[in-house]
Amino acid sequence: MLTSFYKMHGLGNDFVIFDERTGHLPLTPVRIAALAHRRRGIGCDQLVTLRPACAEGADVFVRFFNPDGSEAGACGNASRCVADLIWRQTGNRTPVLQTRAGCLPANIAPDGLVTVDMGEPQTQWQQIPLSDPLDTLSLPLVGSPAAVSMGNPHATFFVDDFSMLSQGSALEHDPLFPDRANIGFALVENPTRMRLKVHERGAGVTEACGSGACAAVVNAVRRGLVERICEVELDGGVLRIEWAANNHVLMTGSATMAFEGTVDLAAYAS
Ligand SMILES: N[C@@H](CCC[C@H](N)C(=O)O)C(=O)O
Repeated sequence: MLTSFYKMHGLGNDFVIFDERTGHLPLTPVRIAALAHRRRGIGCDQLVTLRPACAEGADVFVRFFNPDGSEAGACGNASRCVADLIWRQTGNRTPVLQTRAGCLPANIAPDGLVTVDMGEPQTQWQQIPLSDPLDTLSLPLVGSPAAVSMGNPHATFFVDDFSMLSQGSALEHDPLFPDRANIGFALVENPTRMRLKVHERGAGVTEACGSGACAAVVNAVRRGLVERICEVELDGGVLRIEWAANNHVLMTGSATMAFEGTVDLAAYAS
């Protein structure tokens, strides 16, 4: 039996989206990893599932899975894609996405750009989480990164070049991060613009990481490096991030439908 899916991307961070609103699909971690495989599966940075929302006011319950089969509490680029998809399906330009990190209101502007309210950053060591009660503004690692949770764990290194990118995997697995972490390398160009590369937990280096961009701006503001509205240039394109006065982080950027397809889930090991 064939199952439909959508293939979308946000600045080259690409997603396979399965709609489970009319019935659960047999998506085990092993099968998710097989489907996400770049050569043996459909291939994606994250696999996303949609279920009926159970929170009041929410339109859809969204879950995010990395290509290693692990689940993530948040994914900024996929959130924009799902908001765009809901708009295309229903005409609702202000869908609310229920996620494990809370309900995220979205807005699709007339020019097609999608803004998602990614919620409040969490800066306490237990919230990220870290292994020990440490100062999250300056962790005891070479390069002294800052840590924050945007619903998923992030550490941001402020760098002059991207030569540390190859250390991303080792840093993701550093014992300081009991749930592992997404590792960002931010090069601040001026108070309203930075370049960012992210080694994503469970996925490796991607063309863009939305929650990583939010984390980088939050950490840069905490360090006094940028203003609260900042453009983040990733390999796949630019996101506008605003850490608003109400403490919520607003992320704006594109969301693109690549294609729709069908797949025989039973052909992938579970
Ligand atoms: N691509 C994402 C983040 C996906 C989840 C991440 N790898 C994690 O494990 O937390 C984004 O755009 O935010």
